[in-house]
Amino acid sequence: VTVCAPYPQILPTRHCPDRPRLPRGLILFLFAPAAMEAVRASAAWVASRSSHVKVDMLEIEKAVDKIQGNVPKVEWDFEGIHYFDNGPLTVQYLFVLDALNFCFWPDKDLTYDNLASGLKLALEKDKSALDADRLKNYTGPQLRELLNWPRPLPIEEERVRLLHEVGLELERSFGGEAANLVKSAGNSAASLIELITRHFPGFRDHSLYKGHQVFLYKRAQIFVADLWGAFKGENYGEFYDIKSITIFADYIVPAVLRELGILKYESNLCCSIDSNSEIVPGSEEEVEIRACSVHAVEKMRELINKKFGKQLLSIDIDLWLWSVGVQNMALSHHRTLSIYY
Ligand SMILES: Nc1nc2c(c(CN[C@H]3C=C[C@H](O)[C@@H]3O)cn2[C@@H]2O[C@H](COP(=O)(O)O)[C@@H](O)[C@H]2O)c(=O)[nH]1
Repeated sequence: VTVCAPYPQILPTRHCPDRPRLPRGLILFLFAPAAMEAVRASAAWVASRSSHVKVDMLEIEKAVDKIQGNVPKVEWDFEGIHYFDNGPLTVQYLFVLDALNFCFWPDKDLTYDNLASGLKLALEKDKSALDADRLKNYTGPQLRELLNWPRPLPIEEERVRLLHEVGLELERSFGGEAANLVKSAGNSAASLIELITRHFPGFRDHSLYKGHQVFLYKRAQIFVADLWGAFKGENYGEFYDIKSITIFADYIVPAVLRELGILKYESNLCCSIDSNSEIVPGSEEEVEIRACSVHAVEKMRELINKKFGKQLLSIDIDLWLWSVGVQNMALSHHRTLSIYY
């Protein structure tokens, strides 16, 4: 395993002159798996204390038996909407895409597809549109224009702020290129998550639940999955520990799990969701919906792998469930104003 870290400031370590200093890359290599363990462990912690949402293990077994362990294979970019040129510009594109990959529902006509294809078209017109020095300076109206969207985007000021954060930090620590950020992780998905959440506060998707810190890291994880999917596990998409990634706790996958009967909501929560009422960010309900989704799919994956001798990844299950969800317009999902998903 290479533990090289060509870019400085990966971990702020205090230098103590009479103690040998570990190379930063090695520190990252040693501690990075903790980030992904934290997601699994905190999701399980919430699921074991959850009162508004329950994971129904019996329904998981039924679902697994029904498909006989064969999760339908969904190709990354099955929609044909993403930019791809097999090089560093694709990495820049995916990083910006996932920096903005949240909360589309407040505008009933806006979807993830608009963002992915809008950024793609912008890049095809102007290859420098996502350069770090440009990202640092976009205004709300310019971002709308870039995406060819006719009106203000949901939580637009936050989207602009996050773009600035990405531009500034890419420039400060990674020579302006997301490709250097990825190279610094030494082909480890867990190290990349660790790096992203250390350097870019907007990606620190976490909350407090009953006094306990819960980590879900949805957009950081989806960026890793997008690299892996787009580059087909090679080049910038090669990660020896891709199996450490969990699902991406968004607002579509929980709705599909509920429809399958795998997630059960208590009646007040059912009413709020079915009447499109907003769920408060950081509320027990919100954290439980997201954490129980992660935990339920972990259980599903474990069961499939054990019962059918497979090596299935959570990412495979995620893309299947998500693609089912976005094609089912009638599905009601929880609505939380959030920059994380
Ligand atoms: N769990 C999970 N959530 C995902 C994605 C993706 C897109 N992944 C790309 C990767 C390969 C494919 O080809 C996809 O194009 C977006 N989302 C989330 O959905 C929500 C948007 O929904 P709507 O408002 O209806 O567009 C929003 O929270 C968004 O963050 C995923 O894969 N998994």
